[in-house]
Amino acid sequence: MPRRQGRSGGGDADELAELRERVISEAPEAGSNPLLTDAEEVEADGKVTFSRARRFSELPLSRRTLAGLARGKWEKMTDVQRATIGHALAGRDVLAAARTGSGKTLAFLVPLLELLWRERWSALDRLGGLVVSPTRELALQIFDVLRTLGQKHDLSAGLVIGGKDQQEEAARIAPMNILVATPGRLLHHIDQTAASRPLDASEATPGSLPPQADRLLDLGFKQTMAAILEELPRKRQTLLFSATQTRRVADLASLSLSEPQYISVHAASKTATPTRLQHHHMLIEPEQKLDVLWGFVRSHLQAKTICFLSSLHPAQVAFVHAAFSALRPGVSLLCLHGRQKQMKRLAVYTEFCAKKHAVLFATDVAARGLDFPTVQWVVQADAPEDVATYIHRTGRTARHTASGRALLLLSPSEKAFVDQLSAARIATQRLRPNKQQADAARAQAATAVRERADIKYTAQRALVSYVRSVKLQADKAVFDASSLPLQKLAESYGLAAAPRVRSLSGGGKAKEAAKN
Ligand SMILES: Nc1ncnc2c1ncn2[C@@H]1O[C@H](COP(=O)(O)OP(=O)(O)OP(=O)(O)O)[C@@H](O)[C@H]1O
Repeated sequence: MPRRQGRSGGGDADELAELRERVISEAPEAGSNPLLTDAEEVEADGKVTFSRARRFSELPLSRRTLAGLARGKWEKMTDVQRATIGHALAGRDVLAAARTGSGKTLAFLVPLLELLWRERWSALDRLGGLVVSPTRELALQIFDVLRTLGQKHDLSAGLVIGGKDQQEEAARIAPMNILVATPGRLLHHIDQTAASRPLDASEATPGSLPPQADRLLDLGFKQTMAAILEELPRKRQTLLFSATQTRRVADLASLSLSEPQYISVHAASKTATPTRLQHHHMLIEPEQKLDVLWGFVRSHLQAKTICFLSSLHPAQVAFVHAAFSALRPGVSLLCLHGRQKQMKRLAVYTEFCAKKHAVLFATDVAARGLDFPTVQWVVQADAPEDVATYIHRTGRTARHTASGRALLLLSPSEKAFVDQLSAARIATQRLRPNKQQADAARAQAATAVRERADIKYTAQRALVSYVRSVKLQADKAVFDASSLPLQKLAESYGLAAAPRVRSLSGGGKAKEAAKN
């Protein structure tokens, strides 16, 4: 988006008048779900509404936004876009749940730009729209989509994601019309930089749009979100999107929305996840896990894979990455976790996006919202904490119209998790480890550790962090750390003896995981 240009000139006046007229006269009925509206019924009724629209070009959108959509090659709307954009254009608050990869980003960015355009917001005005994202990488990705979509608008936009000099950041964002921010950093600015006043509650803030709502309330963000919402003007429009419907989303909705339109795009569908996503699981003993994982990596050299490991501490990710790299698998291995410096995290994110074949070992910092192109496999080597996290992790594949596969490694005692998935409309097929692969992979990781003193220390920390993460799983009926075969596990990590695992006091999990 060009920075600092004047207000839209008189040439836009006719377009503005027409758009304002159409937005009022063609808005879908409040409370209606445009996906369920029969086009013929609407015509017989004599009322033309956006409910009929299948393409962006059929909506009352500015030429500038349409040009941005054409630039991004976005023509036909996805279901969540059809279901929500009409309501949002009509100025209503929206609470929407739709599967991963279904196009939620455009569903909130298009109405945001349109709202500012119809309000004749320009670079001379101050903050008009706010997008809150749980992670820096997702903020960056949203910012990129905003840049493409908004390139013809005379609005300025900035990222508030931390990792840079705060004063410099405050000065940079002060004149911005739209901010894409992570909650912690945003609140920091609100609290600390009164002079730059990035959020000025005395001015109207028409759009306020926190996506990925469930994650925002995880990991200790709840208080931060509440504090941010306090600072926003009461008169505002808020759109809340998530891929899962949880109690936490309902909490955030009640904090932030006013008379929202409830849209659940895939509630009636047989599957809670994208239809082209195939789910698999394997039941294996914990001490076999590294071998099975190594076997998987070696037999999928032509694939792009994300492998999720324990998120409590990055040690597990760092260890598997180091041990497998030492074994030279014949495919690029990358790792992503919250303890990396921001520049490093962004570099890994960009590198993985660009690769055709690679394996990314990651904690849950990569689980939500990130749109890595063409990921074929999501492997969950360490179990997710709940079904919602499972949905977000596997949602990194099979995005939009692509297909993808997911593999979950569980120990036999954790089998009940499969029943929880099935109760949540996720059917997973059991796979058995391939014997040939397993024989070839046997004890390879352990050998790497024994041969490399530097990896041994990481292996010890990884094992401790893995055991602690199982201990801290909230669902005690499924996850039982006391049944873990510590000595056998240690041997599979290349260690002679099991390291001592301190018993844990509760409560620190959310804080620790938030960093990782
Ligand atoms: N109308 C469209 N036409 C073509 N491609 C689209 C359209 N809408 C979205 N996409 C593409 O689909 C992919 C997924 O979109 P997006 O990242 O917005 O999904 P999401 O619903 O936010 O996913 P998650 O729940 O994982 O955050 C992106 O690559 C995006 O460019």
